[in-house]
Amino acid sequence: MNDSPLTEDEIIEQRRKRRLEILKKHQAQDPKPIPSQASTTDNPTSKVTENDIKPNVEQPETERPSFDKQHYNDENDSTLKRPGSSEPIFEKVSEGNDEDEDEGDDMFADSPLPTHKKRKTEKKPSAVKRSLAGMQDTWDDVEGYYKVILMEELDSRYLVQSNLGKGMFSSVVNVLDQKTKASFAIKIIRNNEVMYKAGMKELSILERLQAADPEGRRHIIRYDRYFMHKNHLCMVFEMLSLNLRDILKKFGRNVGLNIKAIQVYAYQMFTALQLLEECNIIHADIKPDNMLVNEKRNILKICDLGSASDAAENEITPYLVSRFYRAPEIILGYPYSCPIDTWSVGCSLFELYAGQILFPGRSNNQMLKLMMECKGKFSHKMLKRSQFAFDNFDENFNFINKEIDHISGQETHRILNFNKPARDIKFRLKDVVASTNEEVVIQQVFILLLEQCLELNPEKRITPKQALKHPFFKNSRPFR
Ligand SMILES: Nc1ncnc2c1ncn2[C@@H]1O[C@H](COP(=O)(O)OP(=O)(O)OP(=O)(O)O)[C@@H](O)[C@H]1O
Repeated sequence: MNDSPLTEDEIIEQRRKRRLEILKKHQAQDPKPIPSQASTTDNPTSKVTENDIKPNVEQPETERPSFDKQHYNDENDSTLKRPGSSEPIFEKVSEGNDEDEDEGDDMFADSPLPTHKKRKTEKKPSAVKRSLAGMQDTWDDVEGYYKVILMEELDSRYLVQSNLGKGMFSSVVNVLDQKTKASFAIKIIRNNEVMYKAGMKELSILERLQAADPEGRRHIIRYDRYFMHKNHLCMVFEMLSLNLRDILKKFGRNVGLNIKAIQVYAYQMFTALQLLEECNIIHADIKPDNMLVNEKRNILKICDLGSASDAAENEITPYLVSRFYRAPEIILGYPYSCPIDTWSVGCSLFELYAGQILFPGRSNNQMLKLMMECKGKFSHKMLKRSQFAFDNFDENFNFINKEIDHISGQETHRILNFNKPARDIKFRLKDVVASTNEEVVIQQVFILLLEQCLELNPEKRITPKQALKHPFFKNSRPFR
């Protein structure tokens, strides 16, 4: 496994490629009807019209594995922890290695960035200053993020309480709805044409999913409504708590989460994936960062549908999905569909349990290498149907390993053979010690499930429906 850190240039290049893909996608798309973009909070709120809403789908099974309720009264939440936890390790891994986290090359910024994008201590303009300014550029920062003021009223209804996070497309705030007295999370999309289109696409996908799951039982984040505020598209979501990356930092110290917690979360992930598949929607950005849990941490919801698309629109592109969670068919240019999300869930589940990233490849080529070390070689049949196979394989389908020589700085090419998986899932989990006999058994079944999620051939990969019936979930506690 190559776990040396990426160089800054490599990170910037990876991010640039991925953003170009997003840009191309949204520039090419004709989004759903766009509300007036006048700079006012008084725009009437409307729902996205969606002609192709699917009919109701079957309800989820009522008995679901869950945590015991009593654990959630305890702030120290030992249910999620495994014995022997010590220091958090995720800060380091997620900082440099994931291309999503570099902020140095923002192609969506209105002007080149003089400094680092994330300003941890943004100076708040006073409410008086804001109301006197009356100019758009005082509402936004140089990158088109809305400069939020605490206690500011949005849409004559929501009072801003705190900042929740900042992503590529938006900043997210916690608000109090003065009408219902409920808390919501509002995603304020950056003031930029491409971002706006992406936001509208996200809304139409969310509405499609909600029409298929009116009771909101299938573990996709609930979206309430949208409105425009000073030229920013604002999307109102149910308020949740931490994402699974944060949960790992907090409870998974070095060794990942408890297998019982993995059972509960995994079941909920596959429930969400089943809904996506029934609606013919590919999420395309499943990773621990995009899974949020509630305060009690017993309910998980998949969020950030910003990269999602209809399975019929799946153009071949090698940079879809955050790299560590990217399925092999994407990298190879093999026809892909919903199984890419099952692959990403497999990678995420391993990470949650092991406390380390399964395939931390520094490039698509190195991702393929790590995948083959774990799963063996690709079939010639699959490679023959793959558009980009010869970027990484020679004419005899031997893998060409491409690495940067640390001394010369040049890319070196070397043929590598993978006759037998040298580092399969069982091997990778050998240091994760099960504390009870029961856990030993559950761990073995978990390994089987992971192996099936990580089938190199998407046609052989387990489906969400099959996964929900997997023995891994057999003896887990019913939902309560
Ligand atoms: N409903 C919510 N409840 C609580 N926190 C939320 C909610 N939605 C988003 N967040 C927080 O805000 C962060 C950014 O949200 P999100 O990933 O949807 O934004 P984005 O701009 O699409 O980001 P990305 O760059 O990952 O595409 C999340 O990581 C999460 O921590």
